[in-house]
Amino acid sequence: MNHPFIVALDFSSMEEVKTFLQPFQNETLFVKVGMELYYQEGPAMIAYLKEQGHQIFLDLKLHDIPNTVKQAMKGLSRLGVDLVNVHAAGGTKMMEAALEGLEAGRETGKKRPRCIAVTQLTSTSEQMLHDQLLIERSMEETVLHYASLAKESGLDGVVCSAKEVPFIREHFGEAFLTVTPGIRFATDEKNDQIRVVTPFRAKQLGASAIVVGRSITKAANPYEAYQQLKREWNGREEK
Ligand SMILES: O=C(O)c1cc(=O)[nH]c(=O)n1[C@@H]1O[C@H](COP(=O)(O)O)[C@@H](O)[C@H]1O
Repeated sequence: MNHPFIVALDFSSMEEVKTFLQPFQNETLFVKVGMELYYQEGPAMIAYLKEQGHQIFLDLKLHDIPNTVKQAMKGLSRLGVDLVNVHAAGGTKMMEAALEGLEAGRETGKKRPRCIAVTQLTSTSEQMLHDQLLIERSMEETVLHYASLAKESGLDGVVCSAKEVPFIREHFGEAFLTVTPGIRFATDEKNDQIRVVTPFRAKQLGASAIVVGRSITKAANPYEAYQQLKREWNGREEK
């Protein structure tokens, strides 16, 4: 991806976002707006971030019947964001419907937003897969299978842990996006994440992009944490 660092703006108001972005005035960012922020501030938040020149991943993880997802995606496509996502667990018909909706709502003369599918959340462990979701296969096999459904449906890539990137690359090639959250610096708390990787290691494993929230947003100096992220991605792990 032309911009491999996606900053998760997990805030609940536009004011908090503006305060957070202040030190970044000279940087063009790729930001992620998720459920917390979008459900409070809606399309106005997207319009503001676009005005500031940032690229936007609208992470609402759609998962519903195909028609509902299609109609929802049609509306989201009109916002002119760069990237959206669905849960691969919704199946191929749902993912195809998502693409139809995005195509139907796209701005004239512009490409539709790219669409990726969440394989297994980075907060899910292999134990949870077996005990709670009753999936008997390994995490790797499960992620690969969900990625194959996404590929078959025509999606642009997947959300997975960087741990699973090498074998997704092996099967689906370089052009199929692997967007990887669950990123932590070596000294950070994992919090609720399970399949965690450092920015340095994510690059080594071949991730197309990393999604980073709390390691930046909760850092004592978010601007400096963002610079550290870039340094690690470019080859220097910091302990
Ligand atoms: O789709 C996502 O962005 C996503 C998928 C996933 O499997 N795991 C995951 O953490 N995310 C998102 O990535 C961000 C990670 O935030 P931090 O754990 O604070 O870095 C959050 O906004 C999550 O909603």
